[in-house]
Amino acid sequence: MSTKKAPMSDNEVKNGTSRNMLERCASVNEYFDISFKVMLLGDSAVGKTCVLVRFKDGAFLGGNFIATVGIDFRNKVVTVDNMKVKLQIWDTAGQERFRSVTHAYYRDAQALLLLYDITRKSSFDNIRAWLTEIHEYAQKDVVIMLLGNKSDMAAERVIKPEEGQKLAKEYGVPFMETSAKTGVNVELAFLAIARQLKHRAAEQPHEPKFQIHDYIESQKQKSNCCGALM
Ligand SMILES: Nc1nc2c(ncn2[C@@H]2O[C@H](COP(=O)(O)OP(=O)(O)OP(=O)(O)O)[C@@H](O)[C@H]2O)c(=O)[nH]1
Repeated sequence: MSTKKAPMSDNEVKNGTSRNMLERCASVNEYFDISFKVMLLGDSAVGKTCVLVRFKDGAFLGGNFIATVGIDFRNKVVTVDNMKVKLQIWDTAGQERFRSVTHAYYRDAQALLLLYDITRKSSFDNIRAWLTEIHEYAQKDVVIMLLGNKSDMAAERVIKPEEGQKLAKEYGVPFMETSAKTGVNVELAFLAIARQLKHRAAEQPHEPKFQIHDYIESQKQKSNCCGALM
């Protein structure tokens, strides 16, 4: 992906990033009814770019790790209840030195996918700091989802699913484990977010509120029973 580059100076980062964005804008004209901005956040190397590439292209970016420089985005249109929902997904750099660049984008995001790596404790421990940052810079009603990525790496696991679940419950956000490598739950995470945002935007007073936790559980059960999802 063109976002992954060798380290550059801050000026080069900004210039390079805006060039990428223009290229993406030019190539996107798929029809949609409604559009939302979603941001991927979390420590460097937790798998943000890989999760995005898995969702967008259905592929896994293996091989050598190259850190994201600054910020970039990809678009994907999904269908929710006969409505075309465009997700503009911002892939941020997890490295500390790019924080001031990414802070500027928080305010526009309607949803945030916050990732940690189930094989790296520090990335899980830092989730609280990420949530503090989110509360400082993001919109008050931003939809947040916690993702424990690299669930395929069972032998190297150091964070149990229950620990992720417990932390998510403490902050009142939905949680699931994903694998950009195998694709497990990646599509479900984005579809649940799309559905939540679409329901919120088109909510009728008489309609029951969309419950993202219930939706995720029902979709997981469907996939367990029929192998239909992912
Ligand atoms: N086994 C496995 N490896 C993964 C998975 N997701 C990402 N990786 C690997 O983890 C490394 C980091 O992935 P990236 O997607 O580049 O991480 P990132 O969070 O975007 O990193 P920054 O750009 O620095 O913020 C790469 O070597 C990936 O191949 C996964 O689900 N399973």
